[in-house]
Amino acid sequence: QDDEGYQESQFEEYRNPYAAKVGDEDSLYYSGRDRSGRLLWSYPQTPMMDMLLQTAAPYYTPKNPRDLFDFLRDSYPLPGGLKSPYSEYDFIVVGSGSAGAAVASRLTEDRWASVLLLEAGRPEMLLTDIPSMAPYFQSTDYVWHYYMEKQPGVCLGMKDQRCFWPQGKAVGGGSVVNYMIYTRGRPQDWDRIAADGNYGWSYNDVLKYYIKSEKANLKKYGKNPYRGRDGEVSVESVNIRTKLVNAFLEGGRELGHPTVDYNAPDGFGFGYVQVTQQRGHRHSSARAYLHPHKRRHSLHILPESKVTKILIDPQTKTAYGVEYVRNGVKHTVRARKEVILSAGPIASPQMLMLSGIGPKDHLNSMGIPVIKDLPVGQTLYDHICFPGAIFTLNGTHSDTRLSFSEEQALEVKSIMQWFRTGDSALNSPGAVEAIGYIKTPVSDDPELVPDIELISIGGSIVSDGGRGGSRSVRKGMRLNEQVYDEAFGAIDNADTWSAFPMLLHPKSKGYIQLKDANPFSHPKLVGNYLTDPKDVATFIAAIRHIQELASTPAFQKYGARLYPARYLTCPDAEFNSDEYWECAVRTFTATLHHQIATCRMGPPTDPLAVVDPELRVYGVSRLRVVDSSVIPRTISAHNNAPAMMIGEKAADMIKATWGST
Ligand SMILES: Cc1cc2nc3c(=O)[nH]c(=O)nc-3n(C[C@H](O)[C@H](O)[C@H](O)COP(=O)(O)OP(=O)(O)OC[C@H]3O[C@@H](n4cnc5c(N)ncnc54)[C@H](O)[C@@H]3O)c2cc1C
Repeated sequence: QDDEGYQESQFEEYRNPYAAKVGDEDSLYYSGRDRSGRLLWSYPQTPMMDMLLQTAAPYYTPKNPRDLFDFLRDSYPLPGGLKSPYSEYDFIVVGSGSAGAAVASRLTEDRWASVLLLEAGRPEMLLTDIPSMAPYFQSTDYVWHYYMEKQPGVCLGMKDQRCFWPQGKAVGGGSVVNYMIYTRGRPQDWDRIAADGNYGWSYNDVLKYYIKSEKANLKKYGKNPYRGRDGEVSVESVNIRTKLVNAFLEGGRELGHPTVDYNAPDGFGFGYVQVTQQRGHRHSSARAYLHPHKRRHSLHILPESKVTKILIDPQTKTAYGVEYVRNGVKHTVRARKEVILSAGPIASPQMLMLSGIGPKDHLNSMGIPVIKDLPVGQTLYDHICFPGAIFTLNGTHSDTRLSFSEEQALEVKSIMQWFRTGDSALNSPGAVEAIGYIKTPVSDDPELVPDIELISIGGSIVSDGGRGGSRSVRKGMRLNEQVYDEAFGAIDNADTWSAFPMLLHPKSKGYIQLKDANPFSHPKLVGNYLTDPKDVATFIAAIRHIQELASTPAFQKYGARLYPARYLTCPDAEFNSDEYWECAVRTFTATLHHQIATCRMGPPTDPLAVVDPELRVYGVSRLRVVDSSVIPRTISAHNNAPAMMIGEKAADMIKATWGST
């Protein structure tokens, strides 16, 4: 037992990141074990892995049970040959994800301050750079394997009827495993956040930081005044496209949706997807903000270091350091100025509660001494989508196929091309080709704000199936195979098009609580998906709009036909009735991993606020939360760019507090 009374076995997850919790036995194949037989690492078996394994084999010796792919992995040695970190820094940043990497990097610019950046996950590797591999990583230890609590009536077609909520666990966090879609949110989203009393967060305020962080390489739009050219994060269009994306944009225009830069302030319409890539390689927040500064003496980065507690003086209510575990050993490190919590929308509220900041009654019931009674974890919004509106196309043979094919992406020619120029099917972000914002007839928003984002795919969830197919997308979503096979088995790997509708402003609201006081336990995650009938009605309206799109000449020239999937979970619903679609959405209720508001930002008058508009935790000094958990209300965006923007903005606010010009 260690000082806190934790059993050795409670550190198991840390020492053996794969542990038994993966819960997806059929995707575990290549693995390494230590002498006692303990599993150290594991990767799903896929055609891509087969190929890489052959490449890596000469470097692997059975005496060395380390991860087979370590030789391809990035590393962050302490600068100046230091063997161990200092015992005190100006700032400690917990979590090096989209926001954490940005804030740590900016605070150490020009030697302004010293920062220790603690990250539970490992650095990136060659494979994480390959955009089309994104879905594979949801079955590896590059994510936290969180599951939503079982909720009757949703996620019915997922394994064990539970939705999987993976979160990035890497130097770079979510930006290492995500689909790289770059979105900023509509101006009204941010203006509403500011109007709620969050000074400094209007669209014009945040635009400054989007521009600062961006290095746009977008053919048509790159020079527009709202785009950045000198920032850290490379944003590109994807050069490899199917004809389906043109059909989507053309069909959109036929229905009155202009083709636009959807990140422009007036860009309400459809547009080619913009991605965080650099010459076709993933450009994570770690690549953008940390990798170029490895030798910076003021920035110490410690991967594989899990923070277990924020140290707060209970008398003065001042944060002064953290406890963390590295290689199974507990350490303490002190912060001279501030502790910055950037552990993401699930781990940040969990960490606050473990450290005594949270709802008083809940903390009491967990036996955690209360330092500050705050509504931590009591608000949670998420973006869910429906991947099952699938249209079959005319192309049956490889020469007439319109959609992406995994087989083609893995041809040697394509791989070599990706290494040379970055332009090959390997740089497709999970086959996402375009995005379209729509406002459905059921919306009651008085302003021109979309309620649905359509994500146009150069294929569908059936596209990586067939003989030898990786099935990585459906595995990543944890779809139940029986339900999937009954619904789509007959068109597995067929030529298809689909658009996922994503519900942008759900009315349904969830929450997070602790399950116990063990920092190695996962918290209780309650989604409360589709509990408001408006959310269901919006989905159905969106699916009807997708059907209209597929009926336009742009799609009809390819013979697009809605596939009549039969869901085991909906035996009595008449195909294509509203009842059918409601049941289908309740079957494949897939998250797009945008949980927010769990450490909600708000003015002192907001009873649900955890941090103030400068991201300082109410009632505790020298402690801020800087990540996507502070976003107080739903935004029309995927959260990677917003989280990096939050990191950028927080750095300026912190510098202003501590007297930098
Ligand atoms: C599979 C997937 C696909 C996605 N696709 C997209 C997309 O295409 N576009 C988009 O914009 N967004 C996407 N997102 C969402 C986006 O990536 C996240 O919203 C964003 O990365 C969140 O940033 P963050 O800084 O709040 O947290 P994170 O990036 O999650 O960073 C938190 C970091 O803290 C670390 N951490 C947690 N606990 C501890 C601890 N106790 N000690 C030390 N370190 C800790 C974590 O390991 C992690 O690295 C996706 C997310 C996922 C999971």
